[in-house]
Order: sequence, then C-alpha cells, then structure tokens
Amino acid sequence: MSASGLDVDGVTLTAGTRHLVRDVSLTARPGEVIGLVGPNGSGKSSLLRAVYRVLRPAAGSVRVDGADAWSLPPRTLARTLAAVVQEQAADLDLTVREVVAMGRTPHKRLLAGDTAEDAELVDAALTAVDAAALAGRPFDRLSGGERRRVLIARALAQRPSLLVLDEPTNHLDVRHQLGVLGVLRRLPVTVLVALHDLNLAAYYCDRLYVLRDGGVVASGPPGEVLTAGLLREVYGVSAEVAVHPRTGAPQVTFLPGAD
Ligand SMILES: Nc1ncnc2c1ncn2[C@@H]1O[C@H](COP(=O)(O)OP(=O)(O)OP(=O)(O)O)[C@@H](O)[C@H]1O
Repeated sequence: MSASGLDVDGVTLTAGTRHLVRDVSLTARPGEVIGLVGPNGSGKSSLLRAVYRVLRPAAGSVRVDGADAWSLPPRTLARTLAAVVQEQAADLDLTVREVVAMGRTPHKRLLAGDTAEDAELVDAALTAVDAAALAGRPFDRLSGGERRRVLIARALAQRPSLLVLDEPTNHLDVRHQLGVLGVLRRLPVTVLVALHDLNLAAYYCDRLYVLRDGGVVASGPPGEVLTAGLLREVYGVSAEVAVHPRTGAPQVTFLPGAD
C-alpha cells in the first residue's frame, strides 16, 4: 500500500443555480488523516463527491498525486481511490465475502477469478473491521452497523492509496467506532473523512477542515482548530475544550443550557 497526495483547489459545486460548495481548497499530504467537520448541510458530502468523482466541479480542480482526478481513466482512479459513502445501495443476493471481494475488481483482468492473494486481502479486510464472522451471511440481511463495517472492508480490500469516507462511524457502536477509526489511522494511506463526532475527529485526525455554508472557515491541527469560540461561531453551541490528560487530544465538552 502507498499513500497519495490530494489537492483540492478552488472547488465550487453547484446544483442548478444553487451553490453547494464555494471556492474550497484542501490538501492532504501522503499518509495524512484529514477530517472534514461542520454542521448539517455545510457541504461535507458534496465536497467528498467531487473527490470520488460523482459531482463534477463547476470551477476548480481535484488532483490526486498531481493528476486531475476528473481526467483519469476510471480504472486507474479505482486502483487509487476507494470511497465509503452514505448512500451505498445494498447489493442484493451477495454474501458478505462476495461484497468485500468486489473491492478487488479494479486490480483484475476482465473475468479473472480470485487469486490466493485476493482471498488473503479479503480475509484481512474482514478481520480489520471485526466482520470475519459475518463472511457467509447475506449482505442484505445485516444490521446497519454490520453493513457499514462490511462496506469499509470492501474499501480496504481495494487497497487504495487514498480513502474517502463519509461518516464511516454512522450506525457503529462505540467499540466499532474506535476499531474502524483505529484501523484507518494505522493504514499507510491517505484518508479524507467526514465526521460529526468532534472528539473522534480530534483524536484520530492529523488536521481538520471546518466547513460552514459551503466554505472552509478554519483548518489546521485539531488542537488549534477546535476552540470554544469556533464551536460557538460554527455550531452555535457552548462548549469547553481541554487537552485530555491521558490522550493528549483536545476534548470537547458540550454545555447545553449554558447560554
Ligand atoms: N443535488 C442537490 N440539489 C440541491 N441541493 C443539494 C444537492 N445536494 C446537496 N444539496 C444541498 O447542499 C448543501 C450541502 O449538502 P451536503 O450533503 O454536502 O452537506 P453535509 O455537510 O454533508 O451535511 P450532513 O452533515 O447533513 O450530512 C445542503 O444544503 C443540501 O441540501
């Protein structure tokens, strides 16, 4: 596995006459874990869609290792980038193992079967998300959190150098939230991840970009970005931020009713 650099430069995204994201720039150096945070509707998913090539920028560029992501052949992009998105459809009639094995497709010739290496990578991906015991189950009968973990395993089996994830911890219980983010943290790849949980973002990300109304309002290491003032300005909530004595990460405590 290797790590890619990502450069989002001046990206504007529109739907009809509406601006979803306006003039956003973001970089991820190889191996960094970059968190996208911000309120509902601030543009996180839209920005991720421009990176994994679903929503074409009206202006600006997305470059992966210097190459325009929107000009790369789809197969080349699929070998480089894996995405775990919110609206992933259920793949009916497939077992969990078959769903994860689909992650190997970009690396294969047409109609080629699974190699021993493919099988090993699928096993490793299932184990990484604590889903080995689900391997033989029909994918469409899994719980929301189990499905999420399996789709993350599929992205891991793809062996990308850039992983883009939209709320990967959605539906996951706390042990699996920590497990999945720990796996992402340890992978020798570049990660761009939208997260709502600011404490998880603070602990697992190297740098954060904070979006509001389709624009970046702050970026930098979590300890610099996550301040009580910013949380009030961006989310309209009262909070205290302290450095946790055990983890060394910023710890946000919300103070509802403190106004
Ligand atoms: N296809 C579309 N047509 C019109 N508006 C859209 C479209 N897609 C997104 N939007 C709007 O763009 C804004 C940004 O949406 P986006 O899904 O990127 O936000 P988000 O930060 O991911 O939100 P959440 O935290 O709720 O997932 C929202 O106001 C949304 O309603």
